Amino acid sequence: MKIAVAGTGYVGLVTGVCLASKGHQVTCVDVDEKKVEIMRQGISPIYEPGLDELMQQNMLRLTFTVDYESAYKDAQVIFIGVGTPEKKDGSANLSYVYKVVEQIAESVERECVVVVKSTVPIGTNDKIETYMIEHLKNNVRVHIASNPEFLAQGTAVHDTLHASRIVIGAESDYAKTVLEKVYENFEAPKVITNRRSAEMIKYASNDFLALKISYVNEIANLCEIVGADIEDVTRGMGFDARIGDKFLNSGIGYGGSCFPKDTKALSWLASFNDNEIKTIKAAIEVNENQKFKLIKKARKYYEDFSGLTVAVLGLTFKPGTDDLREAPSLVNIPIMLEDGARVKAWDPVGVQNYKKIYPEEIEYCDSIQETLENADICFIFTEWPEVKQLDVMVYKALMRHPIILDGRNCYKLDAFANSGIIYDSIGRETIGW
Ligand SMILES: NC(=O)c1ccc[n+]([C@@H]2O[C@H](COP(=O)([O-])OP(=O)(O)OC[C@H]3O[C@@H](n4cnc5c(N)ncnc54)[C@H](O)[C@@H]3O)[C@@H](O)[C@H]2O)c1
Ligand SMILES: O=c1ccn([C@@H]2O[C@H](COP(=O)(O)OP(=O)(O)O[C@H]3O[C@H](CO)[C@@H](O)[C@H](O)[C@H]3O)[C@@H](O)[C@H]2O)c(=O)[nH]1
Repeated sequence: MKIAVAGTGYVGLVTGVCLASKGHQVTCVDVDEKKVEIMRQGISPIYEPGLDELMQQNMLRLTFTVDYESAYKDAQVIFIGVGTPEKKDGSANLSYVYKVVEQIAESVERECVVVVKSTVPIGTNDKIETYMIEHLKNNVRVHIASNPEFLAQGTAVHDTLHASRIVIGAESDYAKTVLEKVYENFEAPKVITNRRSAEMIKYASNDFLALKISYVNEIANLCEIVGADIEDVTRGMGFDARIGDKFLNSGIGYGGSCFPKDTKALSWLASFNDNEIKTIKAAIEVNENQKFKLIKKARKYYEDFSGLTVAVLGLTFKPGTDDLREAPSLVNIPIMLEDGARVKAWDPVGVQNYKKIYPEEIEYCDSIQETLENADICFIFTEWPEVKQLDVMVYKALMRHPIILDGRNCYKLDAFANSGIIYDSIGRETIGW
């Protein structure tokens, strides 16, 4: 089919490339000319494992452009995958989505389906339909459908090609039939429903996962107080199929481009409708506090960070991505810098983006070893495999004071027995103190 995709971020580009790999002819549209230029060379502007390779294999079916008019005018299907960031009041900013809708309304010349893949508040698809009817330049039928995306960064290509489910929210048979055709070569359970339910499935799923993490983090905090071990506790919980063994990792809270904003957006939507979604409000509050958990712990060892050399391992919000959105490092490093610490940091892919925020203030290191050298304390913010695989005696050998504050529980406690290292993690006994 002839498909256009608006937005070439994590969702848009991965969707476009995966659809091309299934035989569709795809035109990816972005407003960022530099990005478009890079993509035309078969290079992904974002770090996402496997994406470059899949792009290169399918370049004959992929076009990249800033010329939205030519991309939308005769497309059978137009996916909208632009950002819906958080506004100051917590609600979703739909201005990027509406800009695309406006561009589609002035461009389309044939009957087509406009598919909203961006995460949008319940009722948005209906509003887009009304806007479309009022603003279409040409006398053609445009169907609006919701098709929320569930990929996670770092595994986006795999999650798209092997989706847990494909949710299609549509009111017209035409839209349903076209979307079923788009996804006919994807093996995944299909949930066909109305648009409002599809929009809600996305928020309800993300917010449930955020709630699960905040719940585990609260249990972890209590484990520390009462002498239980969160790793054993979650292992014991996970055998119950009703609970499941995934998403039970305690840490310094969830970050990323989705959970923080999608919890706030649903909470905002509830209160806008004179309703209160108490569980999600609690998840948000717990997460806000959890982000500062390690910094608070550090005060046990040092009154403040002035004059100290602080080693930071991991800058991104999770491993497998160079994305910094809502990364815990972003709220913790400023505190260290304000105190007057010398901050040395390592991250395998996040440094380039970090330099845009802190070009001078941080010493970026090429290796974990270089980062740890002469450090007085080490913070682990991201569980990169390189960190998890490290022999813990390297901390002892290189640091001036081997104190590790691990926000992602990267190591087993046994590894620190009689090591002379202070190891303070989340929801577990502190070793060496
Ligand atoms: N990132 C994820 O893991 C993920 C997963 C599922 C759903 N989502 C949702 O998908 C949406 C997109 O998220 P993202 O992380 O891919 O965003 P992103 O910020 O990575 O990318 C958005 C892209 O849209 C482009 N853009 C802006 N206006 C445009 C226009 N008028 N025409 C064409 N392109 C335009 C931007 O230049 C940018 O390249 C959001 O609603 C998000 O909540 C994201
Ligand atoms: O047990 C866990 C699992 C995750 N996290 C944290 O939660 C955040 C988000 O992680 P993850 O869900 O793996 O990454 P995202 O790429 O943000 O993906 C989420 O957000 C996307 C955007 O909506 C959805 O499509 C995905 O299904 C959903 O997993 C990260 O900070 C993780 O460190 C934990 O603290 N404990």
